[in-house]
Amino acid sequence: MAEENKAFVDEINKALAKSEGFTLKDLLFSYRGTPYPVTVCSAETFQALENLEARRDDMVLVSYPKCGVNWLIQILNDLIFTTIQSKPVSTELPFIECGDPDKYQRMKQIPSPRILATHLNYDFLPKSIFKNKAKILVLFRNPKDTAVSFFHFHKNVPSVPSYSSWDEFFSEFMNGKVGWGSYFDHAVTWNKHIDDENTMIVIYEDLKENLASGVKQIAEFFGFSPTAEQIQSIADRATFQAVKNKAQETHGAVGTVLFRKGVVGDWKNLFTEAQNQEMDAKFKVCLEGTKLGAKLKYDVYCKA
Ligand SMILES: Nc1ncnc2c1ncn2[C@@H]1O[C@H](COP(=O)(O)OS(=O)(=O)O)[C@@H](OP(=O)(O)O)[C@H]1O
Repeated sequence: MAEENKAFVDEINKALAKSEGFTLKDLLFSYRGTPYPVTVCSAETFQALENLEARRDDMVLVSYPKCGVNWLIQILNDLIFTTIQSKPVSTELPFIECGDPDKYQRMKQIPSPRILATHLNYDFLPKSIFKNKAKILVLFRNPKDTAVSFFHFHKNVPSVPSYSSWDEFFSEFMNGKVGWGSYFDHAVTWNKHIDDENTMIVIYEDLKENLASGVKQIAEFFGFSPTAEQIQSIADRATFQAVKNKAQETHGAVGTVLFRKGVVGDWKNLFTEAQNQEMDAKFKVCLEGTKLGAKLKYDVYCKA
């Protein structure tokens, strides 16, 4: 394993080890009204985050948990390496809100372009991201598969406490009582900013449908100019199978859990009819008729 990978994997393992022995009841704490896992987030870090000095060439990646951000990180790292030959050097946990409050000092040493990933909702992003006009790529995935992926993450990572059943998880997910809060609050807020300057939305299912086209759009958005051949190679290296094959090397033991199945429609294996109806109704209230709602193609990906 390369030296920088090893340090990064050590960081992930350290963060996961902190979950050891936690019950679900103690896992979440509330910060400004949103639940976060105490194992990777703290009030001190959130306060320090407000002073993060974003750079104009930072690449901000926003996603609700389990929408596929590790996939996008892989694509961006590859784009950076392929086009400007710069290797990722950061060994920090990729999510800006996770870790110790001193990480923002250390992050000053990371050369540009930095990838700043986050699961935070719009209102909680550090203000310098907007002030310094960093580009923000916002990733969404259909809510049913997102919920199923989230459930399996709890179930399959040994150190993270599991829910007693899918039904229990579903109910907490719908009530926004899971890490990083409600998918729907997140989506409703981001929908208001969908046309903001320096912001682009990318949809998991669209990437699955045509990865090379997604890589091209992402490259253009961040101002990279890969050749058609380079775009194809980046897409080939970012297929689910390709990233899963390298998961152990890139993410250590949790890699095989993180890159679990990578499909569209896995929700059909878990959702009951009543749960389908409940989520369909929630989608209708929150997102039907909105720009983000249209992009999510709910009727295509979330109806049986
Ligand atoms: N290359 C590729 N292709 C398709 N799908 C992929 C890919 N890489 C990651 N994934 C899937 O993304 C899900 C994990 O989401 P995140 O990376 O956002 O997880 S996390 O919130 O950071 O824990 C998780 O979804 P599920 O498989 O449904 O659980 C991953 O498998």
